[in-house]
Amino acid sequence: MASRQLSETKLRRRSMSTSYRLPPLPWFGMDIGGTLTKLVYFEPSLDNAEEEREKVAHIRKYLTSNVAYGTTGLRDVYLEMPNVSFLGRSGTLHFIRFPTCSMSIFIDMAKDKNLKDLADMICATGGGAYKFESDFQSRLGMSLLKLDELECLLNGLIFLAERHPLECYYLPEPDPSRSDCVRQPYSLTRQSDCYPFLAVNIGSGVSIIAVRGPRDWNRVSGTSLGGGTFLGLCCLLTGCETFEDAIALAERGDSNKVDKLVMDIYGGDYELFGLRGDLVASSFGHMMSVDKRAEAKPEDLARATLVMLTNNIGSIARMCAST
Ligand SMILES: Nc1ncnc2c1ncn2[C@@H]1O[C@H](COP(=O)(O)OP(=O)(O)OP(=O)(O)O)[C@@H](O)[C@H]1O
Ligand SMILES: CC(C)(CO)[C@@H](O)C(=O)NCCC(=O)O
Repeated sequence: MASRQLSETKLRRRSMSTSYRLPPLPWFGMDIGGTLTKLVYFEPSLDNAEEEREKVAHIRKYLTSNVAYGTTGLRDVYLEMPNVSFLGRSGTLHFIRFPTCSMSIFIDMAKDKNLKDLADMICATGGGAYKFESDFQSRLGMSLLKLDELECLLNGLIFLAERHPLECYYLPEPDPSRSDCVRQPYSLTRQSDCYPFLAVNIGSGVSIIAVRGPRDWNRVSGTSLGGGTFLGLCCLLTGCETFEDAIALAERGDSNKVDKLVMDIYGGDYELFGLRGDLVASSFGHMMSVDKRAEAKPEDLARATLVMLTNNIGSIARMCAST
């Protein structure tokens, strides 16, 4: 932490010299993913705000005084991070998201708000930084400074672990019906033996990254069965339209109405190989029966979809960890 603060002071001093200049305000960046576009905006604290030009202050007011932008953009107020410092400036990080399929609407809005007057270039990561680069250039006259999504992910993880350690937590007991299923802070950086670890990034698809040291990592595996699969299958199976609806259904559902368990096959545990009776033997295995299909409610189907995908991601991650 001390060395981080020192390097910030150094950077601040360098920013005063002619050899290095802080990027002008406003500071924001985008992660344009396969499902969601996430936009992070740094709102300088009042003592830094006088550096803002009038037009920049206008954008700050627009972003921070609204929680909805157009028909599809939303600011997640609960994610807001106050007292964040970058390069000697302190302020608040705001998180805004919209579905990537609404990119054209976003570009129209950005044009309408004259975003081009504020910056010629936006830092962007995710596959969409490549896919939409020419649209930003031709329709907004802005270029994208493309940064690798996995590199950004790990830098972001280490940034949070170092500066905002409470963002990193674990569940000592994963069963939500138990009283000790509560978040415990996990200090990634103070844990001298935290390396190597696996970062399992669940987006539309899943990337699994082996991290051996602060700058020593590689993508070891991945699976196409990820968050996009959960949402896509829930829409198909239950008729829901949004992630929020899919999760709300899953919360109420019973996956045992849909999945075939070891006990449905063995009548109990499969003792020889230590498989408990309540383990899922076959995801959606009950759905081969007409009667079971008639019984299964949308919430059960949503729950079974969630359990299938999360179990599968967990199994793949475990296999990666043991190789
Ligand atoms: N409000 C939401 N709307 C849509 N999906 C959501 C929402 N909240 C969480 N999700 C889940 O998160 C997934 C998207 O996660 P994330 O934004 O990390 O991925 P992405 O960056 O779009 O995808 P990728 O990195 O694979 O290109 C969705 O597929 C869905 O399962
Ligand atoms: C393609 C990316 C990296 C885009 O973020 C992600 O969706 C992913 O890791 N998908 C899984 C691809 C695989 O099967 O390894």
